[in-house]
Amino acid sequence: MVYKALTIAGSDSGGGAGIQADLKTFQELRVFGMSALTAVTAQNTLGVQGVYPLSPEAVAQQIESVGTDLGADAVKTGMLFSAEIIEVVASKVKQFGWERLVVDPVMIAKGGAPLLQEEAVSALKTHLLPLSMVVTPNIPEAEALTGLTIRTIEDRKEAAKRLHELGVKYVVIKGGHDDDGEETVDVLYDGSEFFYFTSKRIDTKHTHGTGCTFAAAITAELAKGKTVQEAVQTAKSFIQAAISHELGIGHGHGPTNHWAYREKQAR
Ligand SMILES: Nc1ncnc2c1ncn2[C@@H]1O[C@H](COP(=O)(O)OP(=O)(O)O)[C@@H](O)[C@H]1O
Ligand SMILES: Cc1ncc(COP(=O)(O)O)c(N)n1
Repeated sequence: MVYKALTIAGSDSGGGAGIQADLKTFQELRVFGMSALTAVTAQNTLGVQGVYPLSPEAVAQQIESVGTDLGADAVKTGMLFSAEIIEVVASKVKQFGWERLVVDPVMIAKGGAPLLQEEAVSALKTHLLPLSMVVTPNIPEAEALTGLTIRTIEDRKEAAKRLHELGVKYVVIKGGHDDDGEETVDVLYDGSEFFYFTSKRIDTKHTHGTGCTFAAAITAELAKGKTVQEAVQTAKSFIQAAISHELGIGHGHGPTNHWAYREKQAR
C-alpha cells in the first residue's frame, strides 16, 4: 500500500525545518511526500536571512495539482505567512474534503524571525482550525492563539480546551519551551480526556525544526490510518531519536537527525 501525505509549508534552505523536514520525515516513515510551497526562506542554523512569500494563486495551484491527480491520505500545514494564504489553503482543504489535517501553527522561528504576519493569527483561528483534526502549538503559539499566559500544566490544559472549542478535534500542546525539569511533556486533549507524552529532556542547542518534524511524523502516521494517540506516540519517539542523535552541523542551532529513528529501529 502506498500512503501519501501533502505538506503545505515554507522552504528552509538549511534543510532542518519547513518543507525539507516534512518530506524527510514522511520518507523515513515510508509515506510518499508531496509539497505545496507557501514561501521560500533563506535560512540556516544561525537564523533567517530572507523571506519571500509566494502568491496565494501559486499556493492554490500547487494544491490543486496534487489534489486533482495524486490525492492525499493526510495533509499538514506549517508556515503559512499571511491571512490570504490561509484562506486559499482552507478553501482547497474543503474542496478536496481532506479530513486528516494537521495544523502546526508556525509563527516565529527560534531566532525570532516572524514566519506568520500578526494579523493572520485570527485567520488561522477562524478559517483553518475549525477544519483541522490536530493542531500542534508550542507554548508561545498556544498563548498567541488563546490570549492565556501558560506556565503550568493546568494552564496548558485550559489552553487546549479553548482551542478545542474552535473546532479542532485533537489539541497537542508541546512542551519543548517549558525548560524546567528533567522531562518534556506534550499534552494531548481529545475533547474529553488528557493524555501525556513524556520523554527525557535532552540538553542541546540543536533543536532547529523539532516542531515541523514532530507534526510531520504525526501526519505520516495518520496517512497510514493510525489513530491520533498512536500517531503522537510515534512522533514523540521519532523526535526524541532525532534530537538525541545530533548531527552537529552548522554554526548555530543545528537541525535534528531525521534518520536516527529508522537506524534505531533497524538495530
Ligand atoms: N530538549 C528537548 N528534549 C527532548 N524533547 C524535546 C526537546 N525540545 C523539544 N522537544 C520535543 O520536540 C517537539 C517539538 O517541541 P517544541 O520545541 O515545543 O516545538 P517548536 O519546535 O514548534 O517550538 C515536542 O515533542 C517536544 O516535546
Ligand atoms: C520555513 C520554516 N518553517 C518553519 C520553521 C519553524 O521551525 P521549528 O520547527 O524550529 O519551530 C522554520 N524555522 N522555517
